[in-house]
Parts: sequence; structure tokens; C-alpha cells
Amino acid sequence: MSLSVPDGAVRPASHPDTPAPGTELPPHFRGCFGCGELEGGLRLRQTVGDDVTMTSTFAVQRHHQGAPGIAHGGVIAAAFDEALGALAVHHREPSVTAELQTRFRRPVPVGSVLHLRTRIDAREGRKVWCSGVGRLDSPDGPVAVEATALFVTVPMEHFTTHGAPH
Ligand SMILES: CC(C)(COP(=O)(O)OP(=O)(O)OC[C@H]1O[C@@H](n2cnc3c(N)ncnc32)[C@H](O)[C@@H]1OP(=O)(O)O)[C@@H](O)C(=O)NCCC(=O)NCCSC(=O)Cc1ccccc1
Repeated sequence: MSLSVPDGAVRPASHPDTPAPGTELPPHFRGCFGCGELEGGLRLRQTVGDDVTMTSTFAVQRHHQGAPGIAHGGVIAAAFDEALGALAVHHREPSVTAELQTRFRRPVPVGSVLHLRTRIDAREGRKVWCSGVGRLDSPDGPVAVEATALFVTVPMEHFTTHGAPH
């Protein structure tokens, strides 16, 4: 039920310091499985959109497959986790995934590029509801996956307290 936006939660505006629409985001962390430079990672490329949105691309490789020639569902969920998490650039506070729901509507073949468009739907206190859609091979391609999520903002100490030392 928490993925339903409650009455009273409103769609926020972008923080004034959000990079301009069209800005390509660097990895928020080079070691990130989603957007960093890890061998075997997802290597998402993310661009700031307008109106609390983000566009991301995920080039599906052989090492992302679950069934022969088809992307693993958990890998696609991870791509959404990253693309939805990147929306934090619009509120400029760290946040972590509390819930993530995916709906797989078409197989995503190896060699395809999944175009993800994500947006913040509402915010209330520390809770940020967001959603996204993934289309095959172009921003207007057929819908392959939809996702909704709840993120919760956290202080920076969240990472120093819980993260394993490097
Ligand atoms: C921090 C928190 C989520 C919440 O704990 P606390 O700080 O103690 O706060 P508290 O429990 O007080 O909750 C506050 C409010 O939120 C609500 N609420 C909370 N949870 C849920 C729920 N499940 N479902 C529904 N609601 C929930 C709760 O009811 C309360 O609501 P209220 O204000 O009373 O109306 C903790 O459970 C945690 O660390 N989980 C692990 C997160 C994690 O590791 N995620 C994966 C890594 S991140 C990643 O990979 C993504 C990424 C990629 C790229 C870039 C960036 C990001």
C-alpha cells in the first residue's frame, strides 16, 4: 500500500541547484553497479530531464542475461533502482530505496537498449514516491517494463554508519 501516493502528498518542484535539463550526470560514485565503471556493471547513462524527470539508457549485454538472449529480470529491476535513485538530483538529498515494484511487460533482448524515463510523483516528509517506464530501443519504443518505488531520504551518516570500509 505504501506505493500508493497518499492524499496530501504533492509533486515537488526541482531544487534550484538541479543541473539544467539535458545535462548528462557523471556517476554519483565510480564504484556504483548501476552507473559506475565497474566491469560487469550496468553502466547506465543518465540525463537530467525537466519537471522532476530523468532519462537513462541501459545497453543490455550478454552478461546481463537470465534466459538465453534475454535480460535477467533482477538486472532490469536494478537498472530501475538506479534510474529512480538518480532522481535525487532533483531534491539534492541522499535517499535510499525502501520499496521497488516492477512490472515486466515484454522481454528485453540482449543487444537492445532500454530507454528509461523516470519521474518523481510526490513527496511527503522524507518519503519520495517515483515511477518510471522502460521502452525498447528508442524513447518512443514499445513499453517493456514499468516500475514504481518509494525512496526515503537519509542523512550522509547513513552511508558512513552502514557502509563496509573500503
Ligand atoms: C532508511 C530506511 C529506508 C528507513 O529507516 P529509518 O531512517 O529508520 O526511517 P523510518 O523507518 O522511520 O522510515 C521513515 C518513513 O518511511 C517509511 N518507510 C520506511 N521504509 C518503508 C518501506 N519499506 N515501505 C513503506 N514505508 C517505509 C516509514 O514508515 C516512515 O514513514 P512516516 O514518516 O512514519 O510516515 C531503512 O529502512 C533502510 O536503510 N533500509 C535499507 C535501504 C537500502 O539499503 N536500499 C538499497 C540501497 S539504495 C539504492 O540502491 C538505490 C540508489 C541507487 C542510486 C542512487 C541512490 C540510491
